[in-house]
Amino acid sequence: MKPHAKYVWFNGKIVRWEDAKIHVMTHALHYGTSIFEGIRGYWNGDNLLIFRLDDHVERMFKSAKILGVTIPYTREEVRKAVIETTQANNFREDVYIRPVAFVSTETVTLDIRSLEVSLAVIIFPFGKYLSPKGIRAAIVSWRRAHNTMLPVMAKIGGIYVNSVLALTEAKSRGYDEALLMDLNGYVVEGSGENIFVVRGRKLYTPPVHQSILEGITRDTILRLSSDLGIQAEERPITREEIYTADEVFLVGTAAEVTPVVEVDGRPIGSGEPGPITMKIAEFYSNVVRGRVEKYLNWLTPVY
Ligand SMILES: CCC[C@H](NCc1c(COP(=O)(O)O)cnc(C)c1O)C(=O)O
Repeated sequence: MKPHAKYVWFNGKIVRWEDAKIHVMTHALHYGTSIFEGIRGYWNGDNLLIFRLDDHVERMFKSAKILGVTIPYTREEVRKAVIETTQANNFREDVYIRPVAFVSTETVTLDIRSLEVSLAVIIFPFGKYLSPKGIRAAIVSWRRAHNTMLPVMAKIGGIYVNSVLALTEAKSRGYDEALLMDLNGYVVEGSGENIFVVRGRKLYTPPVHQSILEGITRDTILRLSSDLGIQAEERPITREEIYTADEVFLVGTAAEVTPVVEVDGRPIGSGEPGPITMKIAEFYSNVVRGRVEKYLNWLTPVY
């Protein structure tokens, strides 16, 4: 497969893409015992701006704590690793950055207390993950894992089988994305995104305790909507509220702000991206490209 980039940061060294390899006995390969982040870097014509780097690093350490493993680097070292990987590859375009810490001991034991953890930082050019013109979503049969079964607030690799099954089902039914319900039938997330619903002039999004990933983009959107004078409430959302919403959109590092124009064959609102969604999407785009003074502290320039 063609390398996506020249260099990878791997356990403290910048190595060539083709040399960043692990053994088939690696624990995380068998049991999904990895934690990862998805971070975007935006090229604004002069510099590459990494969006909310510190928040992503912080969540990575929280995920490690929940899984019960220790990342053998400090937050500052992980932060620097992300920046160094980006500099080493010298990308001058939008990029996706994937730090992944994983239990690398070559063993089949399920007790990870004494096992070793490795860290890699991978980066590659990355444009739109979903169509900004709007997508069609299906509410799928796979439920979001309940947080009494798996710690879904942590970005643990193994948990993403839930998202893989959900998205693959949606795609096989001809849709672009999956919406997942929780055990009680509330719609809680996309396969890789948080969800927002517009009813009237108000925004609604599921609360953190409803088995969702506490998205950094979700947090950003709640702040930006407040700046725009749009009221937002965190509460459970029913399937019927999705169908009858004026607007629905998905948010995430990869998805950014993506309008959902149809769910289960039912047009959402006019069947076109809604005005509030587009206003928030435009504001978000300006923020991540360093055009909004108030949020420049969220951006880490690379060069
Ligand atoms: C395949 C996973 C991709 C990853 N998904 C991020 C993600 C989000 C949004 O979180 P944040 O706003 O912090 O990114 C919400 N919910 C899930 C299940 C996610 O995987 C991403 O980079 O967007």
